[in-house]
Amino acid sequence: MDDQDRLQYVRMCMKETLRWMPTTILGAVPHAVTQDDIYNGCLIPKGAGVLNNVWSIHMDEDRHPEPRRFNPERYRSDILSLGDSASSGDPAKCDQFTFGAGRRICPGIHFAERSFFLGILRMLWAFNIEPVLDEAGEPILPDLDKLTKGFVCMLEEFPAKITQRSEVKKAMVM
Ligand code: HEM
Repeated sequence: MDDQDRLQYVRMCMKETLRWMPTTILGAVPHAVTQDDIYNGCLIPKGAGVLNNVWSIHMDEDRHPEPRRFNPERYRSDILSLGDSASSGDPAKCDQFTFGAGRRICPGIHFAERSFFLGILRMLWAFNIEPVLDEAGEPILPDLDKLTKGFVCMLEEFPAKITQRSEVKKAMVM
């Protein structure tokens, strides 16, 4: 983790992955309001259930132009940790909402960030990850809008070719 500040592109990929494919697509945990509330002129009555629609926030063209394009450059100048971004107090600037928001935000966010960052780093260090080619030699790419169903989702399974980057690394991994 000491190298984190020098690995900004990995941090950008991590944040863009969380934005582009928010596994907790509808906030994972439903909530209810404890008293009547008025939001944008609409009454939300006491007891009403509310969901954090993470997908629509992350796919909002105004926040993220061309939202279905995986583009880590969106986070080029973002050096905040996930936790710092979430607690910055300005939802318009918050990097992503995959861990929720507000008082009940996921308390595992710091642990998850470090694990995710290390996981990406180790995979990039050890493996080449490429598309599988079809009979005509064309890459078989996943359909970016084919997601698994449910409250927690991800891309449907797709083929990929994963090989060790070198014999030395192979010996260390195996
Ligand atoms: C990529 C990994 C993770 C994701 C995407 C994630 C996402 C979430 C989300 C969306 C919520 C609901 C937040 C809300 O109600 O607004 C939540 C709650 C929670 N998460 Fe995570 N989480 C992750 C990892 C972890 C880890 C590693 C831990 C513990 C070490 C953890 C512990 C919890 C707990 C205890 C809650 C309930 C908090 C409460 O209701 O006050 N999570 N998480």
